Amino acid sequence: MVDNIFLVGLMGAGKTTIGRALARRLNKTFIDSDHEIEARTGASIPLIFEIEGEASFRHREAEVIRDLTARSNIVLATGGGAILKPENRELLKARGTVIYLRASVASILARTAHDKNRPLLQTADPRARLEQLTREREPLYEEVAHFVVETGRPNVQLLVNTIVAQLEAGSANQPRD
Ligand SMILES: Nc1ncnc2c1ncn2[C@@H]1O[C@H](COP(=O)(O)OP(=O)(O)O)[C@@H](O)[C@H]1O
Ligand SMILES: O=C(O)C1=C[C@@H](OP(=O)(O)O)[C@@H](O)[C@H](O)C1
Ligand SMILES: [Mg+2]
Repeated sequence: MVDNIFLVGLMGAGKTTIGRALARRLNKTFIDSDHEIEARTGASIPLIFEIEGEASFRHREAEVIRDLTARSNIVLATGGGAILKPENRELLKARGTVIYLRASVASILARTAHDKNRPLLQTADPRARLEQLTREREPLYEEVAHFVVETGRPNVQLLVNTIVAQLEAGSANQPRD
């Protein structure tokens, strides 16, 4: 069985929710990169965006990704934009199994409608923003991912079962040394 598992995908795809349940199932430590940034700075994600701007947040995020990917036996829920920096993509690919959690714009909108914690969606037209983010990021999620799981289904435990089955199938295909 693989060691580290890294979850990538758009805001609202379920990285944090599924990551926590997956870690419990696999007896791994769950870490969320946004929570780690908040713990290190003592500030919330919206406040960091407001005071320092997105570029500074991305810098903090890259530091956290570098540190956390060096750990072992973790399930890491990354922030949706963690794949934007090439150095993050290299670390994620090299240091664990990367799973792209994919959800439709419609289901993401429904899940995040009343949520004020995602600064990039606090716009007049969140649907247009999500469509733009999908166009920009989809190729990057696909580039880093070892496999893709659709998270449209609402049952988190079923999604965890699907992921565990994929991980087992993947490790069965690894050449033995
Ligand atoms: N499979 C799912 N079906 C329905 N709602 C979900 C699912 N996974 C997560 N959610 C809900 O969607 C919202 C965003 O989920 P979250 O895990 O924070 O996503 P991410 O970390 O990818 O941004 C939360 O309110 C969560 O309860
Ligand atoms: O997509 C993004 O650029 C972001 C996603 C958020 O994390 P989630 O994907 O967990 O919502 C958080 O890192 C920040 O608001 C920026
Ligand atoms: Mg999250």
